[in-house]
Amino acid sequence: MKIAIIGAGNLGLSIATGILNSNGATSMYLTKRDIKSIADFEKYDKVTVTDDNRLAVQRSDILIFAVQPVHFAEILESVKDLLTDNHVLISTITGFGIAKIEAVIGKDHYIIRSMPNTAISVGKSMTCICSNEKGKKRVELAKAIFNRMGHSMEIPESQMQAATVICASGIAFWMRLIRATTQGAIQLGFDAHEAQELAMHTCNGAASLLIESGNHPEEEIDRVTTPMGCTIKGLNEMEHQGLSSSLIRGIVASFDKITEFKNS
Ligand SMILES: NC(=O)C1=CN([C@@H]2O[C@H](COP(=O)(O)OP(=O)(O)OC[C@H]3O[C@@H](n4cnc5c(N)ncnc54)[C@H](O)[C@@H]3O)[C@@H](O)[C@H]2O)C=CC1
Ligand SMILES: O=C(O)[C@@H]1CCC=N1
Repeated sequence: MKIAIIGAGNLGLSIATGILNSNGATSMYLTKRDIKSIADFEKYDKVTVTDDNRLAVQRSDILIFAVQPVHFAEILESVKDLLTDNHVLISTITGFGIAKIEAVIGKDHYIIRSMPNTAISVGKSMTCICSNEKGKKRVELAKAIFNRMGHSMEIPESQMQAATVICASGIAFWMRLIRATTQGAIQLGFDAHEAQELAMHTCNGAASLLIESGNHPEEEIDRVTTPMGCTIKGLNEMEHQGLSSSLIRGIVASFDKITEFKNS
Protein backbone atom coordinates (compact mmCIF):
# COMPACT_ATOMS: atom_id res chain seq x y z
CA MET A 1 0.00 0.00 0.00
CA LYS A 2 1.45 3.37 -1.03
CA ILE A 3 0.29 5.94 1.48
CA ALA A 4 0.70 9.72 1.67
CA ILE A 5 -0.08 11.71 4.77
CA ILE A 6 -0.75 15.27 3.72
CA GLY A 7 -0.23 17.41 6.83
CA ALA A 8 2.11 15.62 9.22
CA GLY A 9 1.11 17.43 12.42
CA ASN A 10 -0.21 15.93 15.68
CA LEU A 11 -2.70 13.55 14.13
CA GLY A 12 -0.80 12.96 10.88
CA LEU A 13 2.31 11.85 12.77
CA SER A 14 0.25 9.66 15.09
CA ILE A 15 -1.18 7.95 12.01
CA ALA A 16 2.30 7.65 10.47
CA THR A 17 3.61 6.03 13.66
CA GLY A 18 0.64 3.65 13.75
CA ILE A 19 1.20 2.66 10.12
CA LEU A 20 4.93 2.11 10.67
CA ASN A 21 4.34 0.06 13.84
CA SER A 22 1.80 -2.14 12.07
CA ASN A 23 3.93 -2.47 8.95
CA GLY A 24 0.93 -1.16 7.03
CA ALA A 25 2.58 0.51 4.03
CA THR A 26 5.02 -0.31 1.27
CA SER A 27 5.88 3.37 0.99
CA MET A 28 4.84 6.46 2.90
CA TYR A 29 5.13 10.14 2.00
CA LEU A 30 4.82 12.63 4.84
CA THR A 31 4.18 16.23 3.88
CA LYS A 32 4.34 19.48 5.79
CA ARG A 33 5.10 23.05 4.76
CA ASP A 34 8.18 23.25 6.99
CA ILE A 35 9.66 19.76 7.16
CA LYS A 36 12.48 20.39 9.66
CA SER A 37 10.53 19.06 12.62
CA ILE A 38 9.67 15.77 10.88
CA ALA A 39 13.04 15.13 9.21
CA ASP A 40 13.66 12.30 11.73
CA PHE A 41 11.10 10.14 9.95
CA GLU A 42 13.52 9.85 7.00
CA LYS A 43 15.38 7.23 9.04
CA TYR A 44 12.67 4.73 8.05
CA ASP A 45 13.46 3.19 4.65
CA LYS A 46 9.87 3.42 3.46
CA VAL A 47 9.37 7.06 4.42
CA THR A 48 9.93 10.17 2.30
CA VAL A 49 9.52 13.55 3.98
CA THR A 50 8.67 16.42 1.66
CA ASP A 51 6.94 19.78 1.40
CA ASP A 52 5.73 18.81 -2.09
CA ASN A 53 2.11 17.63 -1.87
CA ARG A 54 1.94 17.04 -5.61
CA LEU A 55 4.89 14.64 -5.52
CA ALA A 56 3.31 12.75 -2.59
CA VAL A 57 0.00 12.44 -4.48
CA GLN A 58 1.71 11.21 -7.65
CA ARG A 59 3.68 8.55 -5.79
CA SER A 60 0.84 7.24 -3.59
CA ASP A 61 -2.56 5.53 -3.83
CA ILE A 62 -4.00 6.19 -0.38
CA LEU A 63 -4.05 9.90 0.44
CA ILE A 64 -4.68 10.70 4.09
CA PHE A 65 -5.39 14.40 4.65
CA ALA A 66 -4.69 15.65 8.19
CA VAL A 67 -4.42 19.43 7.81
CA GLN A 68 -6.41 22.12 9.60
CA PRO A 69 -9.82 22.70 7.94
CA VAL A 70 -8.82 26.17 6.70
CA HIS A 71 -6.06 24.70 4.50
CA PHE A 72 -7.93 21.75 3.06
CA ALA A 73 -9.77 23.25 0.07
CA GLU A 74 -6.65 25.01 -1.17
CA ILE A 75 -4.60 21.79 -0.94
CA LEU A 76 -7.27 19.77 -2.76
CA GLU A 77 -7.39 22.44 -5.45
CA SER A 78 -3.61 22.26 -5.87
CA VAL A 79 -3.54 18.47 -6.45
CA LYS A 80 -6.88 17.73 -8.08
CA ASP A 81 -5.48 17.50 -11.62
CA LEU A 82 -3.26 14.62 -10.43
CA LEU A 83 -6.06 12.48 -9.00
CA THR A 84 -6.71 9.18 -10.78
CA ASP A 85 -9.03 6.23 -10.26
CA ASN A 86 -6.28 4.53 -8.21
CA HIS A 87 -6.49 7.16 -5.51
CA VAL A 88 -8.52 6.77 -2.35
CA LEU A 89 -8.84 10.05 -0.46
CA ILE A 90 -9.21 9.74 3.30
CA SER A 91 -9.90 12.97 5.16
CA THR A 92 -9.51 13.23 8.94
CA ILE A 93 -10.57 16.86 8.90
CA THR A 94 -13.20 17.88 11.41
CA GLY A 95 -16.27 19.68 10.10
CA PHE A 96 -15.33 19.46 6.41
CA GLY A 97 -18.14 17.47 4.83
CA ILE A 98 -18.12 15.22 1.80
CA ALA A 99 -20.19 17.75 -0.16
CA LYS A 100 -17.46 20.37 0.37
CA ILE A 101 -14.77 17.94 -0.79
CA GLU A 102 -16.83 17.03 -3.86
CA ALA A 103 -17.37 20.73 -4.58
CA VAL A 104 -13.61 21.02 -5.14
CA ILE A 105 -12.68 17.72 -6.82
CA GLY A 106 -16.01 16.40 -8.10
CA LYS A 107 -18.01 13.30 -7.21
CA ASP A 108 -16.08 10.82 -9.34
CA HIS A 109 -13.46 9.96 -6.70
CA TYR A 110 -13.25 7.50 -3.83
CA ILE A 111 -13.78 9.81 -0.85
CA ILE A 112 -13.71 8.59 2.73
CA ARG A 113 -14.10 10.74 5.84
CA SER A 114 -12.53 9.30 8.95
CA MET A 115 -12.48 10.28 12.59
CA PRO A 116 -9.57 8.54 14.30
CA ASN A 117 -7.98 9.56 17.59
CA THR A 118 -4.40 10.02 18.72
CA ALA A 119 -4.29 6.46 20.14
CA ILE A 120 -3.73 5.47 16.52
CA SER A 121 -0.01 5.89 17.25
CA VAL A 122 -0.19 2.88 19.61
CA GLY A 123 -2.58 0.84 17.46
CA LYS A 124 -5.63 1.54 19.63
CA SER A 125 -7.67 4.15 17.79
CA MET A 126 -11.44 3.99 17.66
CA THR A 127 -11.98 5.28 14.13
CA CYS A 128 -15.35 6.13 12.60
CA ILE A 129 -15.66 6.34 8.83
CA CYS A 130 -18.17 7.30 6.17
CA SER A 131 -17.91 7.75 2.41
CA ASN A 132 -19.34 9.39 -0.66
CA GLU A 133 -21.36 7.30 -3.09
CA LYS A 134 -18.34 6.16 -5.12
CA GLY A 135 -16.28 5.66 -1.96
CA LYS A 136 -18.66 2.93 -0.73
CA LYS A 137 -16.53 0.56 -2.83
CA ARG A 138 -13.47 1.46 -0.75
CA VAL A 139 -15.00 1.44 2.75
CA GLU A 140 -13.74 -2.09 3.43
CA LEU A 141 -10.25 -1.04 2.36
CA ALA A 142 -10.38 1.99 4.66
CA LYS A 143 -11.64 -0.17 7.52
CA ALA A 144 -8.81 -2.64 6.92
CA ILE A 145 -6.28 0.22 7.14
CA PHE A 146 -7.74 1.54 10.40
CA ASN A 147 -8.34 -1.92 11.90
CA ARG A 148 -4.59 -2.49 11.79
CA MET A 149 -4.33 0.47 14.15
CA GLY A 150 -7.29 -0.22 16.40
CA HIS A 151 -10.97 -0.64 15.71
CA SER A 152 -13.21 0.98 13.10
CA MET A 153 -16.92 1.52 12.56
CA GLU A 154 -18.83 2.78 9.50
CA ILE A 155 -21.40 5.42 10.44
CA PRO A 156 -23.63 7.84 8.51
CA GLU A 157 -21.97 11.18 7.77
CA SER A 158 -24.63 12.88 9.93
CA GLN A 159 -23.02 11.25 12.99
CA MET A 160 -19.45 12.36 12.29
CA GLN A 161 -19.58 15.31 14.68
CA ALA A 162 -20.94 13.17 17.49
CA ALA A 163 -18.18 10.65 16.75
CA THR A 164 -15.61 13.44 16.96
CA VAL A 165 -16.74 14.23 20.51
CA ILE A 166 -16.91 10.63 21.71
CA CYS A 167 -13.79 9.28 20.00
CA ALA A 168 -11.38 12.15 19.25
CA SER A 169 -12.14 14.49 22.17
CA GLY A 170 -12.89 11.32 24.13
CA ILE A 171 -9.16 10.69 24.51
CA ALA A 172 -8.91 13.91 26.55
CA PHE A 173 -11.99 13.03 28.61
CA TRP A 174 -10.60 9.60 29.53
CA MET A 175 -7.21 11.15 30.34
CA ARG A 176 -8.91 13.39 32.91
CA LEU A 177 -10.65 10.41 34.48
CA ILE A 178 -7.36 8.56 34.71
CA ARG A 179 -5.65 11.63 36.17
CA ALA A 180 -8.39 12.10 38.77
CA THR A 181 -8.10 8.44 39.76
CA THR A 182 -4.34 8.91 40.04
CA GLN A 183 -4.85 11.89 42.35
CA GLY A 184 -7.14 9.77 44.53
CA ALA A 185 -4.55 6.99 44.68
CA ILE A 186 -1.84 9.46 45.73
CA GLN A 187 -4.09 10.68 48.52
CA LEU A 188 -4.41 7.05 49.64
CA GLY A 189 -0.63 6.74 49.90
CA PHE A 190 0.77 5.61 46.54
CA ASP A 191 3.55 7.60 44.98
CA ALA A 192 2.73 9.41 41.74
CA HIS A 193 4.23 6.77 39.41
CA GLU A 194 2.60 3.87 41.18
CA ALA A 195 -0.69 5.75 41.30
CA GLN A 196 -0.71 6.33 37.54
CA GLU A 197 0.27 2.71 36.86
CA LEU A 198 -2.63 1.49 39.00
CA ALA A 199 -5.08 3.90 37.39
CA MET A 200 -4.20 3.29 33.74
CA HIS A 201 -3.97 -0.49 33.94
CA THR A 202 -7.26 -0.69 35.83
CA CYS A 203 -8.84 1.49 33.14
CA ASN A 204 -7.38 -0.76 30.45
CA GLY A 205 -8.70 -3.85 32.27
CA ALA A 206 -12.19 -2.38 32.61
CA ALA A 207 -12.39 -1.57 28.87
CA SER A 208 -10.94 -5.00 27.95
CA LEU A 209 -13.54 -6.78 30.10
CA LEU A 210 -16.34 -5.14 28.14
CA ILE A 211 -14.66 -5.57 24.74
CA GLU A 212 -13.91 -9.25 25.31
CA SER A 213 -17.12 -10.27 27.09
CA GLY A 214 -19.60 -8.03 25.27
CA ASN A 215 -21.19 -7.43 28.70
CA HIS A 216 -23.00 -4.29 29.81
CA PRO A 217 -20.97 -2.21 32.31
CA GLU A 218 -23.59 -2.75 35.04
CA GLU A 219 -23.09 -6.52 34.78
CA GLU A 220 -19.40 -6.06 35.55
CA ILE A 221 -20.23 -3.55 38.30
CA ASP A 222 -22.54 -6.12 39.92
CA ARG A 223 -19.60 -8.54 40.14
CA VAL A 224 -17.52 -6.00 42.07
CA THR A 225 -20.06 -4.44 44.42
CA THR A 226 -20.20 -6.44 47.66
CA PRO A 227 -23.43 -5.61 49.54
CA MET A 228 -22.68 -2.89 52.09
CA GLY A 229 -19.09 -2.90 50.76
CA CYS A 230 -16.65 -0.20 49.84
CA THR A 231 -17.31 -0.23 46.05
CA ILE A 232 -21.01 0.62 46.23
CA LYS A 233 -20.27 3.21 48.92
CA GLY A 234 -17.73 4.90 46.62
CA LEU A 235 -19.89 4.60 43.50
CA ASN A 236 -22.95 6.06 45.17
CA GLU A 237 -20.94 8.98 46.55
CA MET A 238 -19.56 9.65 43.04
CA GLU A 239 -23.12 9.67 41.67
CA HIS A 240 -24.33 11.96 44.50
CA GLN A 241 -21.58 14.32 43.32
CA GLY A 242 -22.83 14.05 39.73
CA LEU A 243 -20.28 11.74 38.06
CA SER A 244 -22.51 10.37 35.27
CA SER A 245 -24.38 13.65 34.93
CA SER A 246 -21.20 15.71 34.57
CA LEU A 247 -19.81 13.34 31.93
CA ILE A 248 -23.03 13.46 29.93
CA ARG A 249 -23.21 17.25 30.22
CA GLY A 250 -19.58 17.59 29.15
CA ILE A 251 -20.18 15.43 26.09
CA VAL A 252 -23.27 17.43 25.14
CA ALA A 253 -21.42 20.76 25.67
CA SER A 254 -18.62 19.52 23.43
CA PHE A 255 -21.18 18.50 20.79
CA ASP A 256 -22.91 21.90 21.04
CA LYS A 257 -19.55 23.55 20.39
CA ILE A 258 -18.74 21.41 17.36
CA THR A 259 -22.18 22.01 15.83
CA GLU A 260 -21.81 25.78 16.34
CA PHE A 261 -19.43 25.84 13.33
CA LYS A 262 -21.97 24.07 11.15
CA ASN A 263 -24.79 26.37 12.14
CA SER A 264 -22.82 29.63 11.96
N1 LIG B 1 -5.67 16.00 17.03
C1 LIG B 1 -6.66 15.13 17.06
O1 LIG B 1 -6.84 14.32 18.00
C2 LIG B 1 -7.61 15.02 15.92
C3 LIG B 1 -7.59 15.92 14.87
N2 LIG B 1 -8.47 15.80 13.83
C4 LIG B 1 -8.43 16.71 12.70
O2 LIG B 1 -7.22 16.45 11.99
C5 LIG B 1 -6.71 17.64 11.40
C6 LIG B 1 -5.30 17.86 11.85
O3 LIG B 1 -5.27 18.06 13.27
P1 LIG B 1 -3.89 18.19 14.04
O4 LIG B 1 -2.97 17.13 13.58
O5 LIG B 1 -4.24 18.27 15.46
O6 LIG B 1 -3.39 19.61 13.47
P2 LIG B 1 -1.89 20.15 13.31
O7 LIG B 1 -2.00 21.62 13.17
O8 LIG B 1 -1.02 19.58 14.38
O9 LIG B 1 -1.41 19.51 11.93
C7 LIG B 1 -1.69 20.03 10.67
C8 LIG B 1 -0.41 19.97 9.87
O10 LIG B 1 -0.66 20.37 8.54
C9 LIG B 1 0.48 21.05 8.06
N3 LIG B 1 0.14 21.84 6.88
C10 LIG B 1 -0.43 23.07 6.80
N4 LIG B 1 -0.53 23.46 5.52
C11 LIG B 1 -0.02 22.45 4.77
C12 LIG B 1 0.15 22.26 3.38
N5 LIG B 1 -0.19 23.20 2.47
N6 LIG B 1 0.71 21.11 2.96
C13 LIG B 1 1.08 20.14 3.83
N7 LIG B 1 0.94 20.28 5.17
C14 LIG B 1 0.40 21.42 5.63
C15 LIG B 1 0.90 21.90 9.24
O11 LIG B 1 2.26 22.29 9.12
C16 LIG B 1 0.67 20.94 10.40
O12 LIG B 1 1.84 20.21 10.68
C17 LIG B 1 -7.64 18.77 11.85
O13 LIG B 1 -8.50 19.07 10.77
C18 LIG B 1 -8.40 18.19 13.03
O14 LIG B 1 -9.69 18.70 13.09
C19 LIG B 1 -9.32 14.73 13.78
C20 LIG B 1 -9.35 13.81 14.77
C21 LIG B 1 -8.53 13.88 15.93
O1 LIG C 1 -10.75 19.85 19.98
C1 LIG C 1 -11.04 19.90 18.76
O2 LIG C 1 -11.81 20.78 18.36
C2 LIG C 1 -10.46 18.90 17.78
C3 LIG C 1 -11.49 18.02 17.18
C4 LIG C 1 -11.22 16.65 17.72
C5 LIG C 1 -9.97 16.77 18.41
N1 LIG C 1 -9.55 17.99 18.41
